[in-house]
Formats: sequence, C-alpha cells, structure tokens
Amino acid sequence: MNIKLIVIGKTDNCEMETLTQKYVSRLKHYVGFELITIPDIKNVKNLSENQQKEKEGQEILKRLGPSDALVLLDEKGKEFDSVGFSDYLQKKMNSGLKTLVFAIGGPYGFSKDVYAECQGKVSLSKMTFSHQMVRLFAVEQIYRGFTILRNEPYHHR
Ligand SMILES: C[S@@+](CC[C@H](N)C(=O)[O-])C[C@H]1O[C@@H](n2cnc3c(N)ncnc32)[C@H](O)[C@@H]1O
Repeated sequence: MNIKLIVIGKTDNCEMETLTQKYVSRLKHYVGFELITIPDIKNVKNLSENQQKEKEGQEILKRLGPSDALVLLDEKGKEFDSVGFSDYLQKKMNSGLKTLVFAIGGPYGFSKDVYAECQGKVSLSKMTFSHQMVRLFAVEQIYRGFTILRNEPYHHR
C-alpha cells in the first residue's frame, strides 16, 4: 500500500516545514509516501470562505485516483491512541488497498463534496489545530505507526 497526504498551501513556518520533511523522508523507508501540496488559492481571488473551501475541495478531489481511499484528518473524526492508529494502518494494508489518501483541510476546513467522497475521518485531538500544524502531527503519527508495526524503539523513546 502507498500513502499520500494532501495538504493545502505551503507552510510559512520554516521549522515546521523542516520537521515535516524529516518525517516524510523517514517514512519513505517504510512505505511509498507522497506529500502533495495544493497551491494556496486564497491569494488568487477575493473568495468567500465557502468559495475557498469549494475550490480547495475540487483540487483535493482532482488528485484522487479511481481506487484511492480518502480519509480526512478532522477534529470530529475517530480518535485513536498511537497503537490503535498503527492497527488501523495495518488493517488498511491487509484490505488490499493500493493507495490510502489522507487529506488536511484548508483554513476553513473541507467542502461538502469532500465530506461526501471520504471513506473515514481521523481526529488527532478534539482540539482544532492550524492546517500547518496538523501536517507535522500527521506525518509524525504515520511514521510512529510504522515503527510500532515493526516493533522499533522510536515509539518508546
Ligand atoms: C484550521 S483547521 C479548519 C477548522 C475549520 N473550522 C473546520 O471546521 O474544519 C484546518 C484543517 O486542519 C485539520 N485539523 C485541525 N485540527 C485537527 C484535529 N484535531 N485532528 C485532525 N485534523 C485536524 C483538518 O483537516 C482541518 O480541516
């Protein structure tokens, strides 16, 4: 199974970006992994929040292949502990799925169309984080999940 993570806009925080990239390169030792950054559209036109969500939603959906399973990072989604999340990844791999696509919404969240298309929602906490922070937490937790599945010491350090 491959994993893609779709995010909106470049992060302007260099440290967070560096850390995110560190986990992305570590992850690639465990799984085919791609971080897909949709260019920030808020600067393109003077859009309302809803219009921006719709546009971002179209961009997310455009990037899905026919057999990809879309799972949203969403504070109202299912919460796991890290071992539970590693089991979730294992079950997805066991199901024969080719590509698991996680997506992180833009500053206003996801459009209705994206919610309609998704096959699940995963929450990292009941608290709302910025979309830039969530990408770091998401790649770290996916990485942690694979180290748990491999019984490697990272999880306990
Ligand atoms: C600033 S939040 C958007 C908040 C927006 N008010 C909403 O209702 O979705 C941007 C994105 O970060 C992600 N996000 C924020 N907090 C999260 C959490 N606790 N767990 C998982 N994803 C989260 C979601 O993908 C969300 O669409």
